[in-house]
Amino acid sequence: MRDCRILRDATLNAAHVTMEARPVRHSRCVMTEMVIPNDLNGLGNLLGGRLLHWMDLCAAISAQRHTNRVCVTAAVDFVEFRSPIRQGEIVVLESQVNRAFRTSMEVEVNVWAENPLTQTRRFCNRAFYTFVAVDETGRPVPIPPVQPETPEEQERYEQAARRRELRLLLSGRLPSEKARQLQASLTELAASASSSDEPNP
Ligand SMILES: CCCCCCCCCCCCCCCC(=O)SCCNC(=O)CCNC(=O)[C@H](O)C(C)(C)COP(=O)(O)OP(=O)(O)OC[C@H]1O[C@@H](n2cnc3c(N)ncnc32)[C@H](O)[C@@H]1OP(=O)(O)O
Repeated sequence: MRDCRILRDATLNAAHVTMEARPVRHSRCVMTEMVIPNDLNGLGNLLGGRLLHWMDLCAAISAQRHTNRVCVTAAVDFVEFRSPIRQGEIVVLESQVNRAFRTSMEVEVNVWAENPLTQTRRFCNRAFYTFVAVDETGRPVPIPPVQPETPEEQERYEQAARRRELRLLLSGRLPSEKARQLQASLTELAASASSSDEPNP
Protein backbone atom coordinates (compact mmCIF):
# COMPACT_ATOMS: atom_id res chain seq x y z
CA MET A 1 0.00 0.00 0.00
CA ARG A 2 2.83 2.41 0.93
CA ASP A 3 4.40 2.80 -2.53
CA CYS A 4 1.17 2.70 -4.55
CA ARG A 5 1.11 5.33 -7.33
CA ILE A 6 -2.65 5.79 -7.20
CA LEU A 7 -2.34 6.65 -3.50
CA ARG A 8 0.33 9.25 -4.26
CA ASP A 9 -1.63 10.81 -7.11
CA ALA A 10 -4.83 10.88 -5.05
CA THR A 11 -3.35 12.54 -1.98
CA LEU A 12 -0.69 14.93 -3.26
CA ASN A 13 -3.19 17.70 -3.89
CA ALA A 14 -4.86 17.95 -0.46
CA ALA A 15 -6.53 21.34 -1.06
CA HIS A 16 -9.96 19.68 -0.65
CA VAL A 17 -9.14 18.52 2.92
CA THR A 18 -10.69 20.41 5.87
CA MET A 19 -10.50 19.73 9.64
CA GLU A 20 -13.91 21.26 10.45
CA ALA A 21 -16.33 18.96 12.32
CA ARG A 22 -18.71 17.21 9.94
CA PRO A 23 -22.23 15.93 10.57
CA VAL A 24 -22.90 12.19 10.36
CA ARG A 25 -25.16 12.77 7.32
CA HIS A 26 -22.12 13.98 5.36
CA SER A 27 -20.62 10.46 5.43
CA ARG A 28 -23.82 8.45 4.88
CA CYS A 29 -23.67 5.91 2.04
CA VAL A 30 -26.44 3.67 0.70
CA MET A 31 -25.46 0.84 -1.66
CA THR A 32 -27.77 -1.62 -3.42
CA GLU A 33 -26.81 -5.01 -4.90
CA MET A 34 -28.79 -7.93 -6.34
CA VAL A 35 -27.85 -11.50 -5.35
CA ILE A 36 -27.10 -13.48 -8.52
CA PRO A 37 -25.91 -17.14 -8.92
CA ASN A 38 -22.21 -16.19 -8.85
CA ASP A 39 -22.68 -14.75 -5.33
CA LEU A 40 -23.97 -18.00 -3.78
CA ASN A 41 -22.49 -20.59 -1.44
CA GLY A 42 -23.27 -24.33 -1.70
CA LEU A 43 -26.49 -23.81 0.28
CA GLY A 44 -27.90 -21.35 -2.25
CA ASN A 45 -27.41 -18.35 0.03
CA LEU A 46 -25.25 -15.25 -0.37
CA LEU A 47 -21.57 -15.96 0.43
CA GLY A 48 -20.48 -14.30 3.69
CA GLY A 49 -17.24 -13.17 2.05
CA ARG A 50 -19.12 -11.48 -0.82
CA LEU A 51 -21.27 -9.59 1.68
CA LEU A 52 -18.19 -8.52 3.69
CA HIS A 53 -16.64 -7.24 0.45
CA TRP A 54 -19.71 -5.07 -0.30
CA MET A 55 -19.76 -3.88 3.32
CA ASP A 56 -16.07 -2.93 3.15
CA LEU A 57 -16.68 -0.86 -0.01
CA CYS A 58 -19.73 0.85 1.48
CA ALA A 59 -17.78 1.65 4.68
CA ALA A 60 -14.78 2.92 2.66
CA ILE A 61 -17.05 5.35 0.78
CA SER A 62 -18.35 6.70 4.13
CA ALA A 63 -14.81 7.05 5.51
CA GLN A 64 -13.64 8.89 2.41
CA ARG A 65 -16.73 11.14 2.38
CA HIS A 66 -16.00 12.13 5.98
CA THR A 67 -12.30 12.82 5.47
CA ASN A 68 -11.79 13.67 1.77
CA ARG A 69 -8.78 11.36 2.11
CA VAL A 70 -7.77 7.91 0.98
CA CYS A 71 -8.77 5.60 3.85
CA VAL A 72 -7.75 2.00 4.51
CA THR A 73 -9.47 -0.70 6.56
CA ALA A 74 -7.59 -1.28 9.83
CA ALA A 75 -10.07 -3.60 11.60
CA VAL A 76 -13.53 -5.15 11.37
CA ASP A 77 -15.44 -5.99 14.56
CA PHE A 78 -18.67 -7.42 15.85
CA VAL A 79 -19.73 -8.89 12.50
CA GLU A 80 -23.08 -10.63 12.80
CA PHE A 81 -24.82 -12.79 10.18
CA ARG A 82 -28.36 -12.91 11.53
CA SER A 83 -30.32 -14.19 8.57
CA PRO A 84 -29.28 -15.89 5.29
CA ILE A 85 -29.83 -13.85 2.11
CA ARG A 86 -31.25 -15.71 -0.87
CA GLN A 87 -30.72 -15.56 -4.64
CA GLY A 88 -32.78 -12.78 -6.25
CA GLU A 89 -33.05 -10.72 -3.08
CA ILE A 90 -31.88 -7.10 -3.09
CA VAL A 91 -29.16 -6.28 -0.57
CA VAL A 92 -29.36 -2.76 0.86
CA LEU A 93 -26.26 -1.56 2.73
CA GLU A 94 -26.17 1.66 4.74
CA SER A 95 -23.10 3.11 6.42
CA GLN A 96 -22.00 6.20 8.28
CA VAL A 97 -19.07 7.40 10.38
CA ASN A 98 -20.16 7.16 14.04
CA ARG A 99 -17.12 8.87 15.49
CA ALA A 100 -13.68 10.07 14.43
CA PHE A 101 -10.64 9.79 16.68
CA ARG A 102 -7.20 11.14 15.75
CA THR A 103 -6.47 9.39 12.45
CA SER A 104 -9.00 6.57 12.71
CA MET A 105 -12.78 6.42 12.67
CA GLU A 106 -15.55 3.94 13.41
CA VAL A 107 -17.87 3.23 10.47
CA GLU A 108 -21.10 1.33 11.16
CA VAL A 109 -22.59 -0.74 8.35
CA ASN A 110 -26.12 -2.16 8.51
CA VAL A 111 -27.52 -4.58 5.93
CA TRP A 112 -31.08 -5.46 4.94
CA ALA A 113 -32.41 -8.02 2.45
CA GLU A 114 -35.30 -6.73 0.35
CA ASN A 115 -37.85 -8.90 -1.42
CA PRO A 116 -37.97 -7.42 -4.96
CA LEU A 117 -41.67 -8.25 -5.42
CA THR A 118 -43.04 -6.93 -2.12
CA GLN A 119 -40.26 -4.46 -1.19
CA THR A 120 -40.41 -5.79 2.37
CA ARG A 121 -37.07 -5.75 4.21
CA ARG A 122 -35.52 -7.80 6.96
CA PHE A 123 -32.47 -6.85 8.95
CA CYS A 124 -29.59 -9.26 8.22
CA ASN A 125 -26.21 -7.98 9.24
CA ARG A 126 -24.22 -5.34 11.12
CA ALA A 127 -20.51 -4.66 11.51
CA PHE A 128 -18.23 -1.93 12.79
CA TYR A 129 -15.25 -1.05 10.60
CA THR A 130 -12.21 0.95 11.66
CA PHE A 131 -10.76 3.02 8.84
CA VAL A 132 -7.56 5.08 8.94
CA ALA A 133 -6.93 8.08 6.67
CA VAL A 134 -3.50 7.94 5.05
CA ASP A 135 -1.19 10.31 3.19
CA GLU A 136 0.71 9.69 -0.03
CA THR A 137 3.22 7.47 1.76
CA GLY A 138 0.52 5.39 3.49
CA ARG A 139 1.07 7.01 6.89
CA PRO A 140 -1.92 7.89 9.11
CA VAL A 141 -3.04 11.55 9.03
CA PRO A 142 -5.38 13.52 11.36
CA ILE A 143 -9.05 13.70 10.38
CA PRO A 144 -11.95 16.04 11.24
CA PRO A 145 -14.25 15.23 14.18
CA VAL A 146 -17.85 14.06 13.80
CA GLN A 147 -20.68 16.33 14.94
CA PRO A 148 -23.66 14.20 16.04
CA GLU A 149 -27.01 15.96 15.44
CA THR A 150 -29.70 13.59 16.71
CA PRO A 151 -30.09 11.61 19.98
CA GLU A 152 -29.43 8.35 18.06
CA GLU A 153 -26.24 9.76 16.53
CA GLN A 154 -25.17 11.01 19.97
CA GLU A 155 -25.71 7.53 21.44
CA ARG A 156 -23.73 5.88 18.64
CA TYR A 157 -21.00 8.49 19.14
CA GLU A 158 -20.69 7.62 22.84
CA GLN A 159 -20.84 3.85 22.27
CA ALA A 160 -18.13 4.17 19.60
CA ALA A 161 -15.61 5.30 22.21
CA ARG A 162 -16.31 2.20 24.35
CA ARG A 163 -16.10 -0.14 21.34
CA ARG A 164 -12.80 1.50 20.33
CA GLU A 165 -11.34 0.81 23.76
CA LEU A 166 -12.51 -2.79 23.58
CA ARG A 167 -11.01 -3.40 20.12
CA LEU A 168 -7.71 -1.73 21.07
CA LEU A 169 -7.63 -3.76 24.29
CA LEU A 170 -8.31 -7.03 22.44
CA SER A 171 -5.70 -6.25 19.76
CA GLY A 172 -3.09 -5.58 22.47
CA ARG A 173 -2.84 -1.88 21.52
CA LEU A 174 -4.22 -0.55 24.82
CA PRO A 175 -3.16 -1.62 28.32
CA SER A 176 -6.19 -2.59 30.45
CA GLU A 177 -5.51 0.17 33.04
CA LYS A 178 -6.00 2.77 30.27
CA ALA A 179 -9.41 1.44 29.21
CA ARG A 180 -11.22 4.05 31.32
CA GLN A 181 -14.55 4.15 29.48
CA LEU A 182 -14.82 0.36 29.70
CA GLN A 183 -13.93 0.38 33.39
CA ALA A 184 -16.63 3.01 34.03
CA SER A 185 -19.20 0.92 32.13
CA LEU A 186 -18.25 -2.22 34.07
CA THR A 187 -18.51 -0.35 37.41
CA GLU A 188 -21.95 0.94 36.36
CA LEU A 189 -23.03 -2.57 35.35
CA ALA A 190 -21.75 -4.11 38.59
CA ALA A 191 -23.56 -1.41 40.63
CA SER A 192 -26.87 -1.96 38.83
CA ALA A 193 -26.48 -5.77 39.14
CA SER A 194 -25.83 -5.58 42.90
CA SER A 195 -28.74 -3.16 43.49
CA SER A 196 -31.11 -5.47 41.56
CA ASP A 197 -29.82 -8.38 43.74
CA GLU A 198 -31.07 -6.67 46.90
CA PRO A 199 -34.19 -8.33 48.30
CA ASN A 200 -37.39 -6.25 48.43
CA PRO A 201 -38.18 -4.89 51.93
C1 LIG B 1 -10.69 9.29 -9.66
C2 LIG B 1 -9.89 9.54 -8.35
C3 LIG B 1 -9.15 8.34 -7.91
C4 LIG B 1 -8.69 8.42 -6.45
C5 LIG B 1 -8.26 7.07 -6.08
C6 LIG B 1 -8.09 7.04 -4.60
C7 LIG B 1 -7.71 5.69 -4.17
C8 LIG B 1 -8.91 5.06 -3.65
C9 LIG B 1 -8.53 4.05 -2.67
C10 LIG B 1 -9.76 3.35 -2.28
C11 LIG B 1 -9.40 2.57 -1.14
C12 LIG B 1 -10.57 1.69 -0.78
C13 LIG B 1 -10.12 0.94 0.33
C14 LIG B 1 -10.99 -0.19 0.63
C15 LIG B 1 -10.56 -0.73 1.86
C16 LIG B 1 -9.25 -1.56 1.73
O1 LIG B 1 -9.39 -2.59 1.03
S1 LIG B 1 -7.85 -1.09 2.38
C17 LIG B 1 -6.82 -2.54 2.22
C18 LIG B 1 -6.78 -3.32 3.51
N1 LIG B 1 -6.13 -2.55 4.54
C19 LIG B 1 -4.80 -2.32 4.55
O2 LIG B 1 -4.05 -2.72 3.68
C20 LIG B 1 -4.28 -1.55 5.72
C21 LIG B 1 -2.94 -2.11 6.17
N2 LIG B 1 -2.54 -1.48 7.43
C22 LIG B 1 -1.88 -0.31 7.45
O3 LIG B 1 -1.54 0.27 6.43
C23 LIG B 1 -1.54 0.27 8.82
O4 LIG B 1 -1.59 -0.77 9.78
C24 LIG B 1 -2.55 1.39 9.25
C25 LIG B 1 -4.02 0.92 9.26
C26 LIG B 1 -2.40 2.59 8.30
C27 LIG B 1 -2.21 1.83 10.67
O5 LIG B 1 -0.87 2.14 10.69
P1 LIG B 1 -0.01 2.16 12.07
O6 LIG B 1 1.41 2.36 11.71
O7 LIG B 1 -0.43 1.00 12.92
O8 LIG B 1 -0.51 3.52 12.68
P2 LIG B 1 -0.79 3.95 14.17
O9 LIG B 1 -0.36 5.39 14.22
O10 LIG B 1 -0.26 3.00 15.19
O11 LIG B 1 -2.39 3.89 14.24
C28 LIG B 1 -3.14 4.76 13.47
C29 LIG B 1 -4.57 4.68 13.93
O12 LIG B 1 -5.08 3.40 13.59
C30 LIG B 1 -5.69 2.81 14.72
N3 LIG B 1 -5.53 1.38 14.61
C31 LIG B 1 -4.46 0.72 14.14
N4 LIG B 1 -4.69 -0.61 14.21
C32 LIG B 1 -5.91 -0.77 14.72
C33 LIG B 1 -6.72 -1.90 15.05
N5 LIG B 1 -6.30 -3.14 14.87
N6 LIG B 1 -7.95 -1.68 15.56
C34 LIG B 1 -8.41 -0.43 15.74
N7 LIG B 1 -7.70 0.68 15.47
C35 LIG B 1 -6.47 0.50 14.97
C36 LIG B 1 -4.90 3.39 15.91
O13 LIG B 1 -5.64 3.29 17.11
C37 LIG B 1 -4.73 4.82 15.45
O14 LIG B 1 -5.97 5.53 15.68
P3 LIG B 1 -5.99 7.06 16.18
O15 LIG B 1 -5.72 7.05 17.65
O16 LIG B 1 -4.95 7.81 15.41
O17 LIG B 1 -7.37 7.54 15.84
